[in-house]
Amino acid sequence: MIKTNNLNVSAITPIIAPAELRQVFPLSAKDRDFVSRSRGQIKDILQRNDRRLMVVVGPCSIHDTEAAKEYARRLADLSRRVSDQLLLVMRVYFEKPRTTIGWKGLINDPDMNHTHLISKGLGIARGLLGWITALEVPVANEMLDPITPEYVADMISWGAIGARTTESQTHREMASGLSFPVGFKNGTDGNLQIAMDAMKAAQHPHSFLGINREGRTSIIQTTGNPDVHIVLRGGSRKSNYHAEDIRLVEECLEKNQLFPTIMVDCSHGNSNKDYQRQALVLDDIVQQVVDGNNSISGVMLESFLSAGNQKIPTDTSQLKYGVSITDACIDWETTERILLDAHAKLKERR
Ligand SMILES: O=C[C@H](O)[C@H](O)COP(=O)(O)O
Ligand SMILES: C=C(OP(=O)(O)O)C(=O)O
Repeated sequence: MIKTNNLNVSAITPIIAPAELRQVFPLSAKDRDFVSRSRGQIKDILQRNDRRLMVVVGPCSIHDTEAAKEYARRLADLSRRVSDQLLLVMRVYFEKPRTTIGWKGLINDPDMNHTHLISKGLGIARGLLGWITALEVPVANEMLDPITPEYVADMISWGAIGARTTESQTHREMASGLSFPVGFKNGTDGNLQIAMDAMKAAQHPHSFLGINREGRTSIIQTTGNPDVHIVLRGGSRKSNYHAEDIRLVEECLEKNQLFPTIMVDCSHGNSNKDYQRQALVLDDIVQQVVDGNNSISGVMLESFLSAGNQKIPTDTSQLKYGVSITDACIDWETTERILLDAHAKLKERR
């Protein structure tokens, strides 16, 4: 018999439902309260009712929960020292969008060996999110797969839609229903308009296909997400964080009738993919804020325990502890120093 479907599919494996995973890793009333308060603080910063800068900081991707916990503990300590000027939110990214192919993150392949044990990945991710939340560190996540929010979104305080997916209708629809603020990156080529269009689309209600808590295919009807904003990440040819770029983006937001609130990603196109340049970008941004800019509400840094990055070895026991396996990161000592420096400069503001 001639087959006409699933010709390029080798297996379909049903997995645990979101409701079941939530039973295994519940979110306590105290932790729900913390997530809700963190989201409220982020909204206040984005709406410029709170003059602090939000700092989304942490590894490019999570691959080792012990290193992630150590990072979270250090961030919790630093957070207490800078909280009058900076709201630190940890990058806890489990899903990586790839330019072509590569490891797609802890949820997709937790053992980093092409076995793709996605149920295990979801469990590790939810367990770690719960642990970091209990430590009272707010969490930021890239929202890449439209199925995963049902499994983890109750623990997230801020979400990113990446440069490769800002133009995607699926991601705009997903953002319209998320319960927390969402930042849309400009395109990898520097295109701003796709982020403007994305914000307008995500503020609107949508009806689309997704899954419910029981994992059943469902029509998801959203009311629209009012807390969306742009994230400037630079482009393949040019950065977009200098004062003249920020003015241009402010004008563009006004023309598109969008609220003037901007996050700057110090990494990616803005650092020309040289992780050490993130310090210079942060310094420039802080100076703009000190000089009176009021639209810059957040920054993003790719930072881990140790500097640089490493390839995933065939024998994963050979991985260096605390070093990124995706984009290169600044180390903890640099992170602490530049954030304390930013804190000191912002304190001097009138
Ligand atoms: O932030 C991470 C990377 O820049 C992004 O996932 C793309 O990575 P790639 O170009 O190595 O695939
Ligand atoms: C993939 C990322 O960034 P971008 O979408 O800007 O490339 C990221 O922040 O991990």
